Amino acid sequence: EAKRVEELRQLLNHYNYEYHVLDQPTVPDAEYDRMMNELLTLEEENPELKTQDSPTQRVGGPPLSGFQKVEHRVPMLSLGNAFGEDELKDFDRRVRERIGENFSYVCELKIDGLAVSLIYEDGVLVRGATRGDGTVGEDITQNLKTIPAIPLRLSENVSMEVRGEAYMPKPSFLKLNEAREKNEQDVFANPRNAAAGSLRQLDPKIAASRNLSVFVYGVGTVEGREIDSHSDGLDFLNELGFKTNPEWKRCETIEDVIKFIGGWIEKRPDLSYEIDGIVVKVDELEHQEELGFTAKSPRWAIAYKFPA
Ligand SMILES: COc1nc2nc(N)nc(N)c2nc1C
Repeated sequence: EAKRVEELRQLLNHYNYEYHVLDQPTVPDAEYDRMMNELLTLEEENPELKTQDSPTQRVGGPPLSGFQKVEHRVPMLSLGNAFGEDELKDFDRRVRERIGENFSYVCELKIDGLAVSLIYEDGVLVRGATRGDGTVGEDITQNLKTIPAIPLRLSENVSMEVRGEAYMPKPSFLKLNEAREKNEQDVFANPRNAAAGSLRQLDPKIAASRNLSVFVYGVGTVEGREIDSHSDGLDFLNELGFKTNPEWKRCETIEDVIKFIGGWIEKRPDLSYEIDGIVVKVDELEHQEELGFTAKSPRWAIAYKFPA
């Protein structure tokens, strides 16, 4: 059985990746469910074969009585905001004053969700936490494991921290509120609140029922791996099997950044998830290091916020 269990685990993790990360399933749901049931049965009969990264462990344990507080090894800072072109140009001038002209920006959609931190050891997800106040967050590992887009095991046995935004797709939000209205429950004001409310549930079965997803954007230091730009980091995250947001773009000038932002103000309603702005970052990590941080934000990044 051990061989069959390992084979099923690898297949199910791969099919889950195709469906929830690539959005390109290659097997019908019925086939996936049949294999999952086979693995569940084998694990029930041979408990010693059950492992932390088994797909059967996504909707894990019993409801918690509360969330443990956890300290972030590296603080999860916030981004400075810009509400108009002038502030973007000020940001650009400040950057160029410090590091000159020879750098690139990378622009990303700013997902309107909940910032999360994921810690992997030897390729296995060992802890998931909320941002909290940036220094201390809450351990919501059980709930984050229910999000299919979050890999339980990576394609390489790396140890690192990954950061991203957990969110509820617009269609899931509309369906959830319809159901809540039918049950005469309060509806959620927006997908962000719905995602936050879902991840704050003590019973992981409720979180599992909320169709949440995630886009990861940040990777901490990884020993043995040379990452010299933010865009390199995004490619690395993709290689490992994470779901990153594909709409990022490298821009050589702040004028290109402003054009990119203008385009997304138009296209924003067409997205299947909410965004509340565009994040602009200096791409090269050596320049990020030269620019450093203020007390609460990186000097090398800014969030252009859309009007609410
Ligand atoms: C470098 O720090 C950050 N980077 C980010 N990147 C994206 N795409 N979205 C965010 N919300 C975000 N937030 C922070 C604090």
